[in-house]
Amino acid sequence: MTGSVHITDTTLRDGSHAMAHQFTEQQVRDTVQALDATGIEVIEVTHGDGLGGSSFNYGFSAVAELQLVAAAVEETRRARIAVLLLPGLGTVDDLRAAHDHGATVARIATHCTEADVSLQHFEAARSLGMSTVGFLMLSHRLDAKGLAAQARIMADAGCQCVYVVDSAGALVLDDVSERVAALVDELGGDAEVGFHGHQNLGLGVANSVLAWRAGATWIDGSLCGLGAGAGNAPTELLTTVFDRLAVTTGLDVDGILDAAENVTRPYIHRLPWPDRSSIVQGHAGVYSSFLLHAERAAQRYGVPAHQILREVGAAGYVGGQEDMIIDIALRLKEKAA
Ligand SMILES: CC[C@H](O)CC(=O)C(=O)O
Ligand SMILES: [Mn+2]
Repeated sequence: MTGSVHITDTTLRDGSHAMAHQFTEQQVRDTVQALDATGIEVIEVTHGDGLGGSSFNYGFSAVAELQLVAAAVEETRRARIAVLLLPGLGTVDDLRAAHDHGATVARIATHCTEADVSLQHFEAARSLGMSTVGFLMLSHRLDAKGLAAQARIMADAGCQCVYVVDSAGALVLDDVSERVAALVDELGGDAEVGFHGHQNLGLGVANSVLAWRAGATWIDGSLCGLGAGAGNAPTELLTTVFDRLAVTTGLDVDGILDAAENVTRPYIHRLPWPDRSSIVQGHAGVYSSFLLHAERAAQRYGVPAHQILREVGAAGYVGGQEDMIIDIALRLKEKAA
């Protein structure tokens, strides 16, 4: 197998969920420095829920995200710094501020059926001269044809790379190939296709390889898999597996292994892992970032987190409905009593 693939590292954004948004400026600086030295092209730095995510509903950041973005920009020699924005949670003004602080890649994320809420954000990003990426979140909730139609909306709005985002880690092998192939077919040369995997069913890396085989040119990873739910496809594994497949990432394998083991691993208090709750997330199709919210509700109301997550899956909640996890916990508590 030959060819090449681009890797974006999201340790400092998706990993923010697993860190309960408590990244320090020093951790960001150390991580960016180590990643940049490996030759990585894009490093995402934002609150886990994107620009404007620091709030009562999603969890407050320890350090203001623009301060972290600016610190990341200062540490890079080659890599570009990306920010995530969920329309409605973050605004065009937030995007402008991130750009003013040196971010040059805008990743705009919507629920997979709602691409049309991203139009003005892509337009603003392009007029700022930023590279644009679209995130179709909870991609398992839409079939390949439907997802491709949503990708077309993003591409027509100025998105240069549309991602199939397996937010729940629920896509299983062919599910990924079919969706990525449909996007590649729909977009032709108008936009590239990317894949963002989670490890809830242990398939983040395998799914990423299948995404690449189906035509995805950008793959997300995070050091030590640091991310929501059972974490993301680990950047160090993606780099090593693609190297074994003779697919060029442009990354230094030893440098990435070093960054994971010696820079990121020491600051992780709780390593993301496919435990019962996150496996249920993959099985029931629940947004990975709901894990810590469910665990907090479980502790507060004395009901198991995996049961709460099962119910969240049955209710079909999407991102933004974090506060409704409490309703479910209360209902389960009442039922148990
Ligand atoms: C809340 C945004 C979300 O974490 C984006 C993402 O990484 C995903 O949907 O997997
Ligand atoms: Mn994610």
